[in-house]
Amino acid sequence: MSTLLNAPSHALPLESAESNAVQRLLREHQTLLESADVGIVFIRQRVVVRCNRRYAEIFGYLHPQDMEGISSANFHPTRTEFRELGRTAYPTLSRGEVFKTERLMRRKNGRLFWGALTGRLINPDDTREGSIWIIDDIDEQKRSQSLLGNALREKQLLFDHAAIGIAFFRKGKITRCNPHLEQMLGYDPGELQNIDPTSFIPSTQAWEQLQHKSQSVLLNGLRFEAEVALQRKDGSVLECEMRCKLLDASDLSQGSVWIIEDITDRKLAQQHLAQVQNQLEQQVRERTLELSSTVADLHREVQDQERIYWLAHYDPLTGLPNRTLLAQRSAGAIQTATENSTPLAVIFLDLDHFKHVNDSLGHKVGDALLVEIGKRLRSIVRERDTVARLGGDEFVLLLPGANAQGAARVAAKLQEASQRPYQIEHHELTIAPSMGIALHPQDGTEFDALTQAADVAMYHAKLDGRNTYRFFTPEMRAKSLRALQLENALRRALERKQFQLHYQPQVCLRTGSIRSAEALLRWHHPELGSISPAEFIPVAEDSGQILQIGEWVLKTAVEQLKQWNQQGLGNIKVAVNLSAIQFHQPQLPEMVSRILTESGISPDLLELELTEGVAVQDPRTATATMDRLNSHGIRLSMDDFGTGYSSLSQLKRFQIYKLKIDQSFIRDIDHDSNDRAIVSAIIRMAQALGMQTTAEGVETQAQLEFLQQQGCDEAQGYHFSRPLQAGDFEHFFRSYAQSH
Ligand SMILES: Nc1nc2c(ncn2[C@@H]2O[C@@H]3COP(=O)(O)O[C@H]4[C@@H](O)[C@H](n5cnc6c(=O)[nH]c(N)nc65)O[C@@H]4COP(=O)(O)O[C@H]3[C@H]2O)c(=O)[nH]1
Repeated sequence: MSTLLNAPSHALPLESAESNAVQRLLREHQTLLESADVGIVFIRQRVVVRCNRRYAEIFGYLHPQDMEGISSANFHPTRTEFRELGRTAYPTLSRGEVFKTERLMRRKNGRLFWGALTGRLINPDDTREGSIWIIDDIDEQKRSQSLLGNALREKQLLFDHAAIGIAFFRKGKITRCNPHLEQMLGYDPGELQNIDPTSFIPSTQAWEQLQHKSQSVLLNGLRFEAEVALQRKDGSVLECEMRCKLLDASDLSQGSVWIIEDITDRKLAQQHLAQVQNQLEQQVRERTLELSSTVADLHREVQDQERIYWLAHYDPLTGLPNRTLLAQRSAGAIQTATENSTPLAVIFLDLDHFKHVNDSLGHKVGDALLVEIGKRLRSIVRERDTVARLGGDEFVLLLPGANAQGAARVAAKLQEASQRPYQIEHHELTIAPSMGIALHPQDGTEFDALTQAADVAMYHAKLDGRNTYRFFTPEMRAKSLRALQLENALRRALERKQFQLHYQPQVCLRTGSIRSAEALLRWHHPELGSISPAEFIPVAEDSGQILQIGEWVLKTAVEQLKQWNQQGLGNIKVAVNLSAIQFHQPQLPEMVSRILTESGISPDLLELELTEGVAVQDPRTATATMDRLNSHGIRLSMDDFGTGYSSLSQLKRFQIYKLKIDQSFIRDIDHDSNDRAIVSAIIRMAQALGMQTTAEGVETQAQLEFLQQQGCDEAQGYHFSRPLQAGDFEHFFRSYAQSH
């Protein structure tokens, strides 16, 4: 090689066969050098004498010749390093040995690269002859090595410091594992090496199951994952998540890698979380239940409050506002009326004889009637008006904006509407209202004052014959006080024996004899004096005291009848006035019959006088009561006939034997042809129906004569006698009998 590098091929002499052989050898060597894949250089005195193509290429020269004469120091990073190489290499080279090194070299362009150097002195005994160096560019290899080294270091770092257990298995044993796995399972470093997995898998059965499950997955080249319980060296158990993969799916013998994570804490946290979640869900369920029951409670409470409010402000039967709500609305309406100087009226409405309905048909019918009346009242007034029920059969209408005229119109409408009968069950009922009207501000400026005024006016409407309305006047207040006084005084009148019966003779116009006497109640109060029945009877009726009083009248009259019978006062009969309230009392026929039986008086000596209104109100029930009274042999007459509205057809059905022509027709007979015509018609009608007639209030001879002419059967009045005390009547009867 030294020859070759020392003598270029083109300069060799070609003289002999020997020289030919040498030249061939040289060419072979030249070819060898040129085709060598490493760089070769001959250096003498630290200067390049000759190099091959690869050497030039490595250092970045185009031709090997370009390098000839260049100091070899140029091929090293620094002079220092160059010298240092010389110092290092010399001991080896001088011994005739090959020196090998790997070091950084410098290319022509200054770039450094790793080169593998192999050098040898041509003559170890004489360094001046130079040296031969072979250089290989291992820069790429060095870089790969460095990368590989880095990667291995990184992997090792990961392996050593991973917070997860990593183990390599081969042939059923751990071949390698990281410190974390050792710590996790409580083993000392290296202790797990070559250990059997059954040492940390709690049972052989669990290990077999794990193997069985993992096998097919692993053999398919897939990753096997499972949660397994592992046993630490001290026997405690860990919950682990295990991931496993074969290093080479096609070669089981390569073994597998296991990545094991201690998930005990995670599991506990999960369990805790699940527990908390369950508790939370339970709490949510309970809270939802609580809430829904609270909502239900609230709903109930709201309903209760609404109900309480409703009960406090509305009449439960009719659903109309009650006194409280009426008072509230009145206060508002009064304020508006005052501020705007607009009118306001209050109507107090009381149903005439409503008590009869309750007494005779029962409360159920009475209640149903009140409901219907409430509806009808409501339908008549305007939306902004209030119809309130105060209780019983009392209603109050608050009419904002209504003056006297308007209130009168409303009252008239109510009256008109009351003529339409109410159908309650199988009863056809007609009930009339008595109404009192009070106006703001003249009759009162507050709710109480206004309703009281309307109440007083209503009372007067009742006194004035019912089924009508009256406006309040200041004089009325005094009168109503009297009504209260009377009501109070009446309560004690019976027990204090303040009542008396007077008897007014009824004279037969055909014979001129006294046939009977009408018993008329008299009340003398020590302070109030004598009070007219026309005044106190309505009070007694309204307060319900009429029943007791009526029974006393009946008993007293029958007792008197008995005495007169015993005293031989002819076949005198007694007529007793019956209040509508008494008439509607279901026990009336039995009560009368009992009184008669107890006294031993024949029923045909007693006559009961009914008012026309009694029959008109509820003809069907009236007929039934009359029939029952008749079946007891008691005779009935119709008082004040002509003032009511009884029709001919009704009269026909009633078991009435006598009509008493009201004194209002008799009074003006002398000069009122209409009254004459009416009286005459009544007499004829009665005759046609087979009834007798008695004319009331006959005061003059002329009246008497007219009645006689018309064929009236009986007459009664001051013309014959005023009502008399029993003793006086006896006296009158005897003297009248003697003179006629
Ligand atoms: N101007 C005038 N009046 C005459 C004449 N003749 C009789 N009278 C009066 O006319 C009334 C007739 O009785 P009535 O129409 O049943 O009217 C009675 C009757 O409806 C009622 N009443 C009287 N007593 C009773 C009773 O015991 N029970 C009931 N429920 N009502 C009675 O009181 C009303 C008034 O009774 P009284 O004041 O006694 O008044 C009586 C009587 O005194 C006359 O010629 N001229």
